Amino acid sequence: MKRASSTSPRAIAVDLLSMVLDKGRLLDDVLDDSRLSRLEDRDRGFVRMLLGTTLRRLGQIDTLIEHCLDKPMRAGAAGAEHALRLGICQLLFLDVAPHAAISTTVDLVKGSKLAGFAKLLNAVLRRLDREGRDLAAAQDAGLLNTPEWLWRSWVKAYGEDGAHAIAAAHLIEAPVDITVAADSALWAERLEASVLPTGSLRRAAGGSVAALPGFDDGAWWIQDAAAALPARLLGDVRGKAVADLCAAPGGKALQLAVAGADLTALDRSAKRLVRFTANLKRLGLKAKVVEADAGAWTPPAPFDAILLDAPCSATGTLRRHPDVARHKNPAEVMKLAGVQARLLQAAIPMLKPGGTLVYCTCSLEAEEGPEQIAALLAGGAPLRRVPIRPEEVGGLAELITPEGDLRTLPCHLASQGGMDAFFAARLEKVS
Ligand SMILES: C[S@@+](CC[C@H](N)C(=O)[O-])C[C@H]1O[C@@H](n2cnc3c(N)ncnc32)[C@H](O)[C@@H]1O
Repeated sequence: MKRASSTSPRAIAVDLLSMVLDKGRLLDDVLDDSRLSRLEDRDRGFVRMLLGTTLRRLGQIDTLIEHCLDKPMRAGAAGAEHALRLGICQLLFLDVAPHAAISTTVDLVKGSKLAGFAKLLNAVLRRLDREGRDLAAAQDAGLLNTPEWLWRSWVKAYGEDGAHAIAAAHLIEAPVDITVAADSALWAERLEASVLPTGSLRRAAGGSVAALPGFDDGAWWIQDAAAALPARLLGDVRGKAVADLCAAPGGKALQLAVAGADLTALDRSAKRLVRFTANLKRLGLKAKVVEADAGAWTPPAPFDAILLDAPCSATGTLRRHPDVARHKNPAEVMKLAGVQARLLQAAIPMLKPGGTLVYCTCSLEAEEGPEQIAALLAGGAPLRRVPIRPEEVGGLAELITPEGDLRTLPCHLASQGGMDAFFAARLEKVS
């Protein structure tokens, strides 16, 4: 009887999917697994693609499994269920030949303690090979792949059509976006990238980023096109005292340092600051790096400008981190909203009168964006909103809300590959 080796790419994928779904581990973390580093590049790429696509399509896949089974797979069958999910993903959503998708999935359980599921997996996969493509085409993919609480929150904030457009954008793997320290036209050519209206460079996903020209010299860094916008909203920071209160791993802080700010980069996480300091060094830039809780820190002197890229649910990054949808819940969003409110209040006395505060989160949730600013202003904070203008965001007026805040969505710039969801508001201290 044929049995898949436990070090085969698909067997590793079953194990990693279990770590994400059963143990709540982050996809990015499990992709650091040492077994992956021992695989050929092609196999490693396959495992990444397989896990990412399975997580993106999990709702559709599980609905298809339900459709084929009279009753759910029994408890203790998680390994077999994960193998089946990955098999269906290969069969219906990846370019894997049906016979290969089916036989390699069945081989994963044969000869193991899950061998009793081999027949069932074979039957489900063969049936879906016949019916699955039509069934999948008739599914409401966006709705099924989005946890119910998130769907409700998006319909409330963006309407039914908006929620569908957002969820549809989540099905597509995000491209690689790059921020350059200088000379985007030159680097666009060298990196074979296009230049977006907002100024970021964009390459198709895939391949090793570290192997590209200019990476070691710090000529550019990876940063989603939407993530590159908030720091720019502080305007000309050359020579100004600027604080980035939640700086690590540092994409936005690097932008501020490159723009000539006298930068204080603060973060609570020593581990994440190590990465930031390494990035600063790679780019040959300088900043005062402070490890502290921004909610309890007193600066030596107030700042001209502050960026508060607050910790958030990160639901705006589902294109890159499809597992986030499975890990978060409404209680966590509420808890994070409390942290954001505390950090916003703490930032006010750190700012000089007339100074600028940009608050941002990579979240789609209203509680972490517009509601946060509405509550702050309604509560009498000595701040006034300074509306963002289209010309500050590459002329893309659709990125700006009626209130004058930035609200990017995964379905914005859709024809060019979308962008992460970010909210940002710009506020000026009035006294
Ligand atoms: C959204 S990330 C920041 C990303 C970063 N600005 C960038 O562009 O790469 C949020 C950061 O806030 C930090 N953080 C969370 N709570 C904090 C606090 N109370 N004080 C300071 N930093 C905090 C986290 O460690 C995390 O690095």
